[in-house]
Amino acid sequence: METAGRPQDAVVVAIDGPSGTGKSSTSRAVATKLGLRFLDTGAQYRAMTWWMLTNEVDVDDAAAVALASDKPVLVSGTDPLNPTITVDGVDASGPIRTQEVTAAVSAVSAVPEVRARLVELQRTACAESAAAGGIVVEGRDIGTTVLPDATLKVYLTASAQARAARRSGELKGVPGAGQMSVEATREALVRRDAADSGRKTSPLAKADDAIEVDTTELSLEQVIEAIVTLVDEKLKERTTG
Ligand SMILES: Nc1ncnc2c1ncn2[C@@H]1O[C@H](COP(=O)(O)OP(=O)(O)O)[C@@H](O)[C@H]1O
Ligand SMILES: Nc1ccn([C@H]2C[C@H](O)[C@@H](COP(=O)(O)OP(=O)(O)O)O2)c(=O)n1
Repeated sequence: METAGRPQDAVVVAIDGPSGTGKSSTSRAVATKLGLRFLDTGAQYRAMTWWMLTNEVDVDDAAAVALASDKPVLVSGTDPLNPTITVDGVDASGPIRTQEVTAAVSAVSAVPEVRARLVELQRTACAESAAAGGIVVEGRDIGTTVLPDATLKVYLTASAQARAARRSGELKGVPGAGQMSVEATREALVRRDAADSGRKTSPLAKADDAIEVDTTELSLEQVIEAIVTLVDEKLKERTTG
């Protein structure tokens, strides 16, 4: 008989998709409902970017970014009720949401050395979550590259207009995030999606075995329910198959 806590019993949910499709909010809620850990990999790329900007590394100089990429000490807390991220021991959860970081993050995350370092941290977090039952990991390349053997892979989409309206509503409450119109937010999102989809190393992409969920017309609750149902189905397949 299998014992809970063994790596082969752990539930690993990979949630990918472009900006503003609901990855973070959905993943946190799904992890909370299922009693799993939660990892926001975008926050790690943002934290790396914040460190580069703070330490005056030219983010458009890929060689300089690569050279510095092993310097910051990044630690992600994986409690879905209180996700945290620190850089060199300093809470980075506020500064990583500024427009300055958002504008620079695609360049930093395209550097292969940055990705290699963060993918290693992400796989370690996944392995460590096995004792707690598993993890929901969200990002751009989780299903394709980071965790290709995930129990369930979901690829979230939504229209650019819906994503921009959501994102600009959300940023209204964030100090230092800056104010942008929905139209300017939409343009910035589309630009970032193109950069993230077009880079050479593990671009934003749907894994062949991911289930696509279009969230344009769905409420957050509906998306959460849909994913919890998909996890249940996968677990049933596991016990019957
Ligand atoms: N299905 C949905 N309907 C309406 N608003 C949503 C939905 N999903 C997410 N949101 C809201 O949109 C904003 C962006 O969601 P977030 O989870 O940060 O997206 P992502 O992680 O994909 O960038 C948040 O304010 C969130 O509450
Ligand atoms: N697995 C990941 C996660 C994020 N990234 C990069 C690409 C994204 O534009 C940035 C920021 O990701 P984040 O999920 O915080 O972005 P949004 O919530 O959509 O604004 O990080 C990545 O390259 N790979």
